[in-house]
Amino acid sequence: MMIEVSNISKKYGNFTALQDVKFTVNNGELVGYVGLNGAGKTTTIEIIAGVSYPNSGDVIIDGHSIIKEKKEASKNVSWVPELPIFEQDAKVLDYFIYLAGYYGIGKEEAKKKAEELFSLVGLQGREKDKLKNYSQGMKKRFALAVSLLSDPNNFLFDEVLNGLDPQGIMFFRDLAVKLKRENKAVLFSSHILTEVENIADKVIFIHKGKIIRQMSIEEIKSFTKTNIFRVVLGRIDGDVIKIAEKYGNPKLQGNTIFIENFNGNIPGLSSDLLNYNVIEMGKVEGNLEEVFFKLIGEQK
Ligand SMILES: Nc1ncnc2c1ncn2[C@@H]1O[C@H](COP(=O)(O)OP(=O)(O)OP(=O)(O)O)[C@@H](O)[C@H]1O
Repeated sequence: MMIEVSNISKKYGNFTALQDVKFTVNNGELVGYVGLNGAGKTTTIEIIAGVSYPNSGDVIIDGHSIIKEKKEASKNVSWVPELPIFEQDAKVLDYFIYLAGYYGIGKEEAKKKAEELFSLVGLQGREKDKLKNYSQGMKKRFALAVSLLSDPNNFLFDEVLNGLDPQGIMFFRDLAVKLKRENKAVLFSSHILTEVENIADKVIFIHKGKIIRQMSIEEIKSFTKTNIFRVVLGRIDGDVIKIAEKYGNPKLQGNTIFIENFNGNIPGLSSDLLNYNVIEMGKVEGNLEEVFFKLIGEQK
């Protein structure tokens, strides 16, 4: 339903890994968590999952404090760790049934769930393998199946896209859409910024243990250093740049004009370019990578 991270700080000895980290993941919201290596993503996620404790602050999951009401709070959240650790010698299906026991799911029901979830994550036919014989990506898929065992309202996925093949990534994208439709709250960290951009509704940027910005995907797309308009033409000649100069600072690349500092007069530009067979035109959208580096660059 909802994850509220309320001013958590975490120290390892003298080193401050997190400082006053505060954000909310709402119902039906897919939130991407991005930052450089060592920024504090895993530390945050482990605190939300209740496997690590903050020095101060709290996390409220569906109204329950992960510190004061750990049992209640952790019942409502599923977590896929960055490096899932499983019993390597166990057969996958047996281990799945064993884990289901933690959620009070009996053997017969667990077998049914296994059938459904293994085929969902693309592991059907591999139930009798040992976990140690699974590839990295298969382990990730298995961890995803386990995270779906108990149908909680909140999900934490730490670098879940790492090690997944394109089909696995597509599966995760579909899963994210499904979870959103079911009104779940989802927080996922990733370094694959194009995927974060595809999946997330909102992105939280963490840098050196501090949240430096939160932006919706719409804000990210409308964010560009300069206001650039792009026009693809079917035909060009020597005059076209002169025409475009009335609307900003144009540059011609092949049969595309990029107009920097565009003045916004789209109707005027369209009618002036009528004889050039406009194939396509539109504002050049910002992207997450560009925003990411700008925000990081602004930090000391
Ligand atoms: N158990 C620990 N003891 C000491 N320092 C730690 C410990 N765990 C994490 N850290 C430090 O805390 C900082 C944040 O680590 P964290 O794993 O949260 O980063 P991250 O954003 O998940 O990085 P990555 O993208 O590389 O996975 C790092 O500087 C790391 O070295």
